[in-house]
Amino acid sequence: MRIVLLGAPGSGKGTQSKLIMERYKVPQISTGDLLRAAVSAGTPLGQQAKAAMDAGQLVTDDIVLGMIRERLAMPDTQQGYILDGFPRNLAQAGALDDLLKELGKPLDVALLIDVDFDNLMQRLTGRQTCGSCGAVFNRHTNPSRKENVCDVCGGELTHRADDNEETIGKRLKVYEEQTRPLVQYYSERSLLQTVKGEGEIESIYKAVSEVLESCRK
Ligand SMILES: Nc1ncnc2c1ncn2[C@@H]1O[C@H](COP(=O)(O)OP(=O)(O)O)[C@@H](O)[C@H]1O
Repeated sequence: MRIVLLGAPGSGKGTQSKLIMERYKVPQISTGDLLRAAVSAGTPLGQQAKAAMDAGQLVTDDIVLGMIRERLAMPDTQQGYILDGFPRNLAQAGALDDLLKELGKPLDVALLIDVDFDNLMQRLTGRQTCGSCGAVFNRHTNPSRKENVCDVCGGELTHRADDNEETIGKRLKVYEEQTRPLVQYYSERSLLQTVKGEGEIESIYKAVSEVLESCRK
C-alpha cells in the first residue's frame, strides 16, 4: 500500500507511521529523518539543508526530491511505503505524481491526521526524545516522569534542535501556508481521508487502520 501521511508538525505522523509500518510491513520514509541523518553525517547535502531546518523553513525541493527519488528506487518499496513529511508543498506533490506515473505505481491514499493548533503547540514545546533508544515523550502530558530520563531504557532525553518555541511557531506557519493546500489537492484527486489525531495513540491508530483497510478493498 502506498500512503502519504499528512499532518502538521506534532500531529503524530511519526508515531502512527511506525504502527502502520509494523502492521503492513512497508517502510516509513521520513524526509525529516533522512535530512537529520544527512546533517549528523555532515554530508554536503546535510550541510546545505541544516540552515533551513534550524530556521524552521523548508529545505529546497531539489534536495528533497533527489532523496525521495533515490529512496523509491530501493527494492523494499516494491510492496508500498508510508511517506511521512513529504510532500510538503504543491510543487513536491506535483513532482511526486510525475515520479509515480513514471513508475506506474500511483498512491492509494493521502491520510490526514488532524489536530487543533493549541494542542500542537503544547505537544511540540514539550517533546523530548531519548538519545539512546529514540522513544518520544512529552513533559506536559506525563509530568510525573523523572526529568530527562527515558522510561524505556534509562537513557538521557534530549530536545530536537528545531523544537524551540520560536522555530516551532515558524514550522506551524510554514505548514499552514505551504503544506495545508495539499489537503485540497488530494481531496480533488479523491485520495484524501481524515482521522482526528487527538486522544490515545491506540484509538487514533484504530481509526487509521480502519481507513487503510477500507482503501485496500
Ligand atoms: N519534504 C520536505 N521538504 C522540505 N523540507 C523538509 C521536508 N521534510 C522535512 N524537511 C525539513 O526538515 C525539518 C524537520 O522535518 P520533520 O521531522 O518532518 O518535522 P516536523 O516534526 O516539524 O514535521 C522541517 O522543518 C524542514 O526544514
